[in-house]
Amino acid sequence: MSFDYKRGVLHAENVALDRLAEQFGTPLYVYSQAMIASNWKRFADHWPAPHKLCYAVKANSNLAVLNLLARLGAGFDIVSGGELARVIAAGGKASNVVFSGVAKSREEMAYALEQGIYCFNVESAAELERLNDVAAAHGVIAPVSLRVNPDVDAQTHPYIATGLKANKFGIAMQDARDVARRGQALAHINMQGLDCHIGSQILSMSPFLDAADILLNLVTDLRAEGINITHLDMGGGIGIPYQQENTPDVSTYLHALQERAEKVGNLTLLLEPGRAIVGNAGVLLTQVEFHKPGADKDFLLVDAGMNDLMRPALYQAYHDIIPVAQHEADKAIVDVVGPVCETGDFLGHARHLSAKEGDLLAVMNAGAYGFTMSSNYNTRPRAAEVMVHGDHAQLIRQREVLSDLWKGEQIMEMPR
Ligand SMILES: Cc1ncc(COP(=O)(O)O)c(C=O)c1O
Ligand SMILES: N[C@@H](CCCC[NH3+])C(=O)O
Repeated sequence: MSFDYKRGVLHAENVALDRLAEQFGTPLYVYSQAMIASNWKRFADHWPAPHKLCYAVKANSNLAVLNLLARLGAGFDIVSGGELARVIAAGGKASNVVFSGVAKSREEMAYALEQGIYCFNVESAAELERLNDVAAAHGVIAPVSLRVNPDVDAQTHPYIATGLKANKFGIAMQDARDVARRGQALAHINMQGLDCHIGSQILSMSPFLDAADILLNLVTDLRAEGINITHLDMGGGIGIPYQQENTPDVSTYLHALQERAEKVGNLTLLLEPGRAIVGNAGVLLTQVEFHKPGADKDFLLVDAGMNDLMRPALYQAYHDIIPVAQHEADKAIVDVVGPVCETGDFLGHARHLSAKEGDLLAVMNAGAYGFTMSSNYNTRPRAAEVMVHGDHAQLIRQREVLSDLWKGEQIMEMPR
């Protein structure tokens, strides 16, 4: 385990979290390098070449995280030109990058073509035409995988389900053949793959396998028409236990996919895991400002808010909140809430905790979609980030200072 109590104090690997709070302040994201590496290995060990793993950068895009994964052999799934620039800045190879996203701009397409990415996951007929134009202007051929929407219910929070026909993502099944034919006909498109991503925080294997079966049938149909699909990307989405939920067994899932693909033959498989690689490898450290008794319940007011960790406010997501220093004091039922001026600004409702001003709490499983979704709402500087490796801790992102927050703003000059 990478986050454990030792001598009554919560540690990240061998580093005490109270020491990190003292050194770097709070709110503070702390990541365990060993945990990220071991999560990565769980996938990589069951995914022989030429199959590819492309880590979903949006889950946690700190350069240190991307660099660690690049050194472990990762490819990357990106959704913007900015994420591609991050991957390159972190030492990742563009040739290992797949580019997802529903509304890629011409500039983003041009940048990705110039960098020589592995493939574009194209999500609409209009995007295919635009990509062909941009590739023609550059005198190159764009490698393409069509993201289809298999209309499979991932049984997750509605805001993070992406594979239903009501969602904006992917090409509707009924249109997929026509779009693939068009891709085959366009001079600057190389139709090489199919992909899907049905959602995130998925807790059972069956929606993934249902989607795989639908896509594999489409591979066979397209091949019969002479469209030679050689890769299949099943996206990300594997859930993690936030509250002791059962989650799909990674090796079982990976083997099931390979077995299915082998029946069709000549297919390189891709996956785009995000949360499963970094989710449990990070905590958000926060300090208690006040314990405030209320009319109906008590509140623990802490120095991290929804701008630091948006998941509870946005998806009513559950994150364990535990004390950094273990103690025997009587626990009360409290709402753990932040300083932001929104009623939705909470980290946890009705938690069993005892904590007083100055105590440190750790919000667990905050490594994925934590810092990357944070904002400056209420003119709050974003948190610092630290990576731990054994006994060693390093600041991997400085805390923002106030002047960072109005960089680029200008007071309007008044006409005389
Ligand atoms: C296209 C795509 N691939 C991969 C992911 C990563 O998903 P997860 O973090 O659930 O593995 C996402 C995010 O949901 C995504 O939109
Ligand atoms: N942001 C979501 C995951 C969805 C990612 C976007 N496809 C979360 O925090 O759970």
